Amino acid sequence: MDIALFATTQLDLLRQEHAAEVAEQTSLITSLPPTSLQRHGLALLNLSVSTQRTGLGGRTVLELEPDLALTTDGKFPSHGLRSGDIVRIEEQPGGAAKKKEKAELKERGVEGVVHRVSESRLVVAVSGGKKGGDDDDAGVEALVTSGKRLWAVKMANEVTFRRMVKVMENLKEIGDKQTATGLTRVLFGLDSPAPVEDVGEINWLDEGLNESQKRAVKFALGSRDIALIHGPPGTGKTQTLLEIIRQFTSQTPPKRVLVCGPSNISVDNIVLRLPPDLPVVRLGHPARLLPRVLAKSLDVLSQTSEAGEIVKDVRQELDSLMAKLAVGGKNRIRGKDRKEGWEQVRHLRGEFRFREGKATRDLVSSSKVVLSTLHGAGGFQLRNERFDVVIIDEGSQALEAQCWIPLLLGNGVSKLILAGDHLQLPPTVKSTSKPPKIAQPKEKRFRIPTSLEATLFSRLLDLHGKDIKRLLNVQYRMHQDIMSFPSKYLYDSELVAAESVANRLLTELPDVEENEDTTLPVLFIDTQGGDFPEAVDSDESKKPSTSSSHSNPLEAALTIKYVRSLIAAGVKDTEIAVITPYNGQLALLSAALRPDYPGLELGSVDGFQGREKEAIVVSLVRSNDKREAGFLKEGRRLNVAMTRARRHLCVIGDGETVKHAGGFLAGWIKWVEEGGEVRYPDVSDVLQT
Ligand SMILES: Nc1ncnc2c1ncn2[C@@H]1O[C@H](COP(=O)(O)OP(=O)(O)OP(=O)(O)O)[C@@H](O)[C@H]1O
Repeated sequence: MDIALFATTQLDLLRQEHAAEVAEQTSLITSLPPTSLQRHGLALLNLSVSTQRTGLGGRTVLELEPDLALTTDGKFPSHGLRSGDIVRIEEQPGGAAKKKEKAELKERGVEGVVHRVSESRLVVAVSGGKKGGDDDDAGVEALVTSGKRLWAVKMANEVTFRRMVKVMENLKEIGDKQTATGLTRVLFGLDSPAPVEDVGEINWLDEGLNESQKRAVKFALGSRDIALIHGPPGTGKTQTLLEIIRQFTSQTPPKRVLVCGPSNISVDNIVLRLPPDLPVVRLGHPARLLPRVLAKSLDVLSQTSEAGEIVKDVRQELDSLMAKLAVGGKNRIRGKDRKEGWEQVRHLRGEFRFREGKATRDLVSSSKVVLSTLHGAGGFQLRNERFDVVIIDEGSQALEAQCWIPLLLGNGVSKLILAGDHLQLPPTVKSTSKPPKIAQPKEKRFRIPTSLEATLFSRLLDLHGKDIKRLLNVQYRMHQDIMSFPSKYLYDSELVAAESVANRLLTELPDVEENEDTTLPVLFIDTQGGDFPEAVDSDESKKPSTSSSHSNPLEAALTIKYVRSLIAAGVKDTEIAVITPYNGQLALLSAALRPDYPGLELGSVDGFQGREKEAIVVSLVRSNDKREAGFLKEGRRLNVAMTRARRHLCVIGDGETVKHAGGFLAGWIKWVEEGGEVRYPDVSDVLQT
């Protein structure tokens, strides 16, 4: 495969994607008045700075509170800002502000990450001024002293994009100069994977691993360049990776491992499940980590460790100086003293960064296991670090460009272990531009991907074939009947349900009564016949990925009735999730069910990947004469929808229409009709309710 062409194509695609994301955000921010942005969850209005101090990583931390002149109870109105969001704090524009005025205000604001939100405080760690610290200081100073009302606006995440672009530019250079070596050559098919070493007997640290997991661990330990771990739903990919990490660290000498995932939660899940006494360092902004992993985060370790002590005194000095400078009114420091004060802040901050930088570098370089998100691996902390192995979890949910961020560290890592399932949904892509036209080689396996949905995991399978992967075949989630069709259709009938889950039913849960639903693992409620027709929203312009253009009110009524009956039978609302591929339907269902059942989860299929519940109710929505099934045709989406339930899966939809989606769904319906439970509802049942 032509590496330079691959990288250029990725750059093209990444720029299109970024443009689509920015356009979506900008169009909202420039077209809507501030109050609507707040309603859309994109902004928080009427803020004033209550304090500023030095926080983790030497960042200026701003605490904002509701503008006391505009609130009666001192609380924020409902809003959509969450910890970890990137925001810009700036002077709040008036409702009728023109584009130009808004742009000027933007220039004068500062960017940061939301560290904490409570009902009356928004805590933001300022970062990312274009020229670094000094820019931020000036920006913060201007905001604090302006006395104007401020607002916080949610931003698109630029850092991730910039890091992907940078790594693809590096890869392009490698391609142009033909300097690819080792793993990179294998990843582009210039070399075949080297034969796998026999690792012999293993002293298992987790005795409970099943045979397929043990095979995958041995394969990962013995491979010299790439090992793919194929984990269908609930088969313990993460469990297997935990053993691999522990095996590497207990070798003599221990291997140095970098563990990554596409999202913070995917990485935190691993940190939480590693033995607590295993020394690891978790990189990443503390505001974005789960509170329970903070003790392992670099920011916290660099303060609590010995090295942290040396940093502490500078920090205290910095804080007390900033507090003095923040004083307003008649005691305000003015003129020359103020200028000197800020100069000293800059000096102290430089000192702080230097000392803290050394402390963190020492911590990272002495650590055998480092964990971060894929894009987090592009931060300065790992710039000069070398690792023996990169392990990526949820690899089929990651953009390929993201995976290259850890892979090109140092002079390139020599071994990759990639876990994922290419038969579930790929990463979400927003751009709808046509794929770039490039001259492709004849042989299919060497073709350059022309969509960001093509993941490294599936590309490597196409390139090198099945020998580079090991399948995990025992699943610990679903009743065997729920598993049966997905296994047959997608996984060559190789999946087996673990004994502990194979026959579990809802009736075995505490307080659930036995009835015709709770004793069934799989049920299809077939609305065929045209009595439950879909409704079409007049706004047809919406893109399919955010489609709210389809709903089905009568099917929604049926779904609501079914959920109520499960709850009446004793199933807790927290143990049920309702999922549907269409946002229009989601809105109908949420409006009816949320008020009564706050614990019930309602969501899109895409948002439910990686999750599970005791009972899942799926509303398929499409029912029309034209037999159009829209994006129910995407087998991977259906696979995700049908494999979330532990004990009970109820699918509601028009069998006649959705059969025309072909593929997975048509097969599933045929399968349930042949041997499962199908019910045919009467529309009068729901019209009366
Ligand atoms: N060998 C095993 N014995 C018993 N339980 C196991 C085993 N392996 C995994 N599990 C359990 O199966 C569940 C799924 O495991 P894990 O979270 O590792 O899977 P995954 O493949 O990463 O999940 P997902 O399909 O959601 O991505 C967990 O509750 C885990 O404890």
